[in-house]
Amino acid sequence: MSALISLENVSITRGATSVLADVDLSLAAGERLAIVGPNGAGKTTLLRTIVGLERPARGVVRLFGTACADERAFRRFRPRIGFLFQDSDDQLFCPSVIEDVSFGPLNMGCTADEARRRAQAALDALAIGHLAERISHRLSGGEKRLVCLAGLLAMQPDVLMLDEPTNGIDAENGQRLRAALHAFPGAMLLISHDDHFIAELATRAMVIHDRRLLPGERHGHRHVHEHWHVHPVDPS
Ligand SMILES: Nc1ncnc2c1ncn2[C@@H]1O[C@H](COP(=O)(O)OP(=O)(O)OP(=O)(O)O)[C@@H](O)[C@H]1O
Repeated sequence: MSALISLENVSITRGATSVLADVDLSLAAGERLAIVGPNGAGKTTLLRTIVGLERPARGVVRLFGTACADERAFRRFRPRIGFLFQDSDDQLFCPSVIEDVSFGPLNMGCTADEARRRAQAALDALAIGHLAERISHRLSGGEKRLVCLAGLLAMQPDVLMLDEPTNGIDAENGQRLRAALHAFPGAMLLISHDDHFIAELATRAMVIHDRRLLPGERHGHRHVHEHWHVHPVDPS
């Protein structure tokens, strides 16, 4: 079966600086591929290049079998790729949560009723249905993260690209986020510095090292594990 997303010999430069060189990547249906690497390695740049927010100096970006070189070509496929930005404030722009989450389905041609139904279902799936009428920019950081993800799930994309999805998410909401991602039937590209999250969710990993994207090896260690929590002190 052909790849949903592929990069063929892609190099990305900013001015005179090379950010990524000779990148080959292929994402098949059902795969959950983690991209890891240190701060500034080029992980976000890679995802931005896949959806055409940055253009490679060399190489081919292929989405759903079609080589994409201009805005018109990328725009055709963006609704099929849900991209969770690293900064939620770059993603939320409507006054209320329900409007933000309905925006994608509306934009894809759903009726207002259908878009709202999908939006509420996506919020409920993440157990944040109660936030529907809240003002988006007054949410907490973790709430914003979940609302952004709900907006992507409401679009029912073929691929999710998630840039640090667990950032700012507490343990309980983290479990809901993981459950929602496990239930997502499509393919996924994940960027995360959270090793546990990657180990739990990813089916494959690649690592950016010295501007190159290399196959990664996932391995686990058994530890004797000491676990610390802070609990409220019982005042009685
Ligand atoms: N708009 C920009 N203009 C100039 N340089 C940029 C811009 N965006 C990113 N960079 C630089 O490009 C390089 C790759 O950045 P990128 O955000 O892709 O890294 P990253 O691997 O996602 O890092 P992190 O783990 O910190 O999020 C970095 O050196 C960064 O400083």
